[in-house]
Amino acid sequence: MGKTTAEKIFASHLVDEPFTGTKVLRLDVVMCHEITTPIAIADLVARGKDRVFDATKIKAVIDHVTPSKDSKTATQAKMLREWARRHDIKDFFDVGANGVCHALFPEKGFIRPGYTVIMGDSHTCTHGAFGAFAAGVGTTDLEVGILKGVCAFREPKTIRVNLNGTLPKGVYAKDAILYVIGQLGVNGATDRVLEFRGPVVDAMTMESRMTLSNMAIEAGGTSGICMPDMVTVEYLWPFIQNEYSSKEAALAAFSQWRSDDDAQYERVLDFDLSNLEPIVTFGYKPDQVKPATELAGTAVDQVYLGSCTNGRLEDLRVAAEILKGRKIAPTVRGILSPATPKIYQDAMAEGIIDIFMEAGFCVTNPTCGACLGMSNGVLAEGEVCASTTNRNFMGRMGKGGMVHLMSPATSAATAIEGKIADPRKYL
Ligand SMILES: CC(C)[C@H](C(=O)O)[C@@H](O)C(=O)O
Ligand code: SF4
Repeated sequence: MGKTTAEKIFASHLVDEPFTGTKVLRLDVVMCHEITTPIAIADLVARGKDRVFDATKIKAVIDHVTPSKDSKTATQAKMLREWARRHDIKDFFDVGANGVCHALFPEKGFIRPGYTVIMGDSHTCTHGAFGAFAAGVGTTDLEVGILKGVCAFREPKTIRVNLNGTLPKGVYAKDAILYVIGQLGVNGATDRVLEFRGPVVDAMTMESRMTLSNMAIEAGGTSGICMPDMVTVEYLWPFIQNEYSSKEAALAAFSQWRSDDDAQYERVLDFDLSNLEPIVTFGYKPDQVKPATELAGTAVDQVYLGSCTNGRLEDLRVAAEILKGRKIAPTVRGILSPATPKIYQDAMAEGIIDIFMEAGFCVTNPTCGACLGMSNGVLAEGEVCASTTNRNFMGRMGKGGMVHLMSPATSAATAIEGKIADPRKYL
């Protein structure tokens, strides 16, 4: 019987099965940020176990609130910084070199097909876009991962999601994943792996695949996996060209991690996206979705473009195409946070930053900041934000604030009108 990608990764990384169904896996990458890792560090220090299993496999970044906004966040940053120095963690990214973890680490080439990846962050599922098993974990698992380079999982069953057809103009990966979450529900994939397949995914860039995988957790999914292919090889080529004689050789090696044709799935879902419209959330759960046309006219106070979901160069490009030569509504605050310094620089080189600024946007440094309501764009009570992020929970971007999730294109159109708007008329 064939195996899924997740089953192949579990089989190849298995070091122990202490109880039936509980599998201890060897880890290829342990990623760390300044919100959750300092708690693990403090506990390891208190237990007299201030060690790391392999400094080259640990990647750390200060990204959630950076530059620090107060004493608390400065202390969190300091703890991570000192720990990284103490253990000679070379892949540590501090102010000036830092960006949102799930955008920065893939951009640095740290993720490869077949890898096991953990982080004390729920959107670690993003890295499944490379054909990896990547999962968010709690503090205890993170501590064990840092110390021993292993993590215990119950082997998840896989739900295969076939995205068929082709995405129409003005409709993007974000609309596709919001639609899928709307169909599955916020618990529809709990403790399951979501495997994204089909012609829509095959045609996507790595950036778009990361947008898909990023939101697997919003349907409860442990990881959101895409099949490694030539798109994956091309993205990683600058980092792997010394390891393989040709791109074809890399593709052959990566292909071992693709699910077999006769793999067994718990469920197979088929969605034809050829007639999909731009999608927007309307409530406090990411499965509460409607076509943008139905919510058109809903006034917003702020438009936020950024985050690990949609703060990448292709996102900025799409929004800039709409904003070019236009001004955002006077009633709206537009905030752009390019997700990494490289994205920021590339966007500057392409004139995208100018377009945003001329339209009336404020451009912040790369950080999570506003996405989780901590800095650089926190909402006031009763305010409404159109956002390219992944969570619309009550108060997510500020106490008493409301968030509508949408694509970069829809948010750009919304910024122009000051009300939720269909981006297709601007394309
Ligand atoms: C701070 C961190 C633990 C959190 C997460 O795990 O997702 C954050 O990234 C978020 O998106 O809410
Ligand atoms: S950008 Fe938002 S969702 Fe992504 S890791 Fe940061 S806080 Fe979490």
